[in-house]
Amino acid sequence: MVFSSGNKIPVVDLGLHDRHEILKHILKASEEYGFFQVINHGVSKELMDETLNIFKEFHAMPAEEKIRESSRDPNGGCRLYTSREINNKDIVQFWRDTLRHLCPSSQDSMQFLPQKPAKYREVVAKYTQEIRRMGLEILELLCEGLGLDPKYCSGGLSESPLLLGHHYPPCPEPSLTLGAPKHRDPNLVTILLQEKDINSLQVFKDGEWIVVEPIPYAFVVNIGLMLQVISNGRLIGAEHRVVTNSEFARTTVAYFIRPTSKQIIEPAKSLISSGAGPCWEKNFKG
Ligand SMILES: O=C(O)CCC(=O)C(=O)O
Ligand SMILES: [Fe+2]
Repeated sequence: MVFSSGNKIPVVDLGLHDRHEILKHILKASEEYGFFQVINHGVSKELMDETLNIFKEFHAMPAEEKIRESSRDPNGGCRLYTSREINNKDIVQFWRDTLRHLCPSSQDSMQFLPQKPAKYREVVAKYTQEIRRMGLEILELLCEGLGLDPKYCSGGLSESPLLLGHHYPPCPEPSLTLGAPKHRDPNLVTILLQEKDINSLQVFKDGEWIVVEPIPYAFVVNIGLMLQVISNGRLIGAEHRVVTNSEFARTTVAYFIRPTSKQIIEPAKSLISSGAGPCWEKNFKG
């Protein structure tokens, strides 16, 4: 496998005064890489630290407690996954635990989230609210950049976000495992909070793996397949993977902007040029 010779994921400064400049940068990064990091995004360092820490604390709890705390929703809206037990000799072993749940939108849905660690609900409610604000702003810029109504994705298309708290323990045999296999995200946009100083996330571009080097207090943003379809192939739902290491545990928090299940995902009508037609088939068959 070829590794990057210095190619880097673009960094977008959301604090620039010129909104049009930000829009141009985000659009270019999404067309060329499908991945970028954002700085000056307005989410406080304290909240980012608190959020990462609460997920570290959750994953450090005994297994029985984690199972109990993630099993409150009878409809399976909150789940704990482990992939360490997959045992297929032909494929690489996965090395990750994930707590996955819908985002709290009301007191009603809050009751299904873990109650331990003690501040889990409070921190996650605050965090998801802040990330939603930033995520919708990024979506508005992208839609505007595509020539759509800036609010094109702001309703049902982004109404059912999901939160995934990943934990990748150190692995004694990193060459035999992956934290996450090569994949494209199945949603509109993902906003990832990742641990400082650990290079594990890689993006596949032009035949090589590019490492997403953590920038302290930046978020990693990537385009998912649904936005690739909506943009009629202009934005890239890039392939990425997570590698393991033998020394450090790594925790990340992924916020998936997703539609409600009733939404139909199709190219925006105004982006289907006469004659060319929708190109999603090509995108998915590629
Ligand atoms: O944990 C990471 O670095 C990436 C996670 C990811 O790719 C995902 O949740 O889809
Ligand atoms: Fe992903």
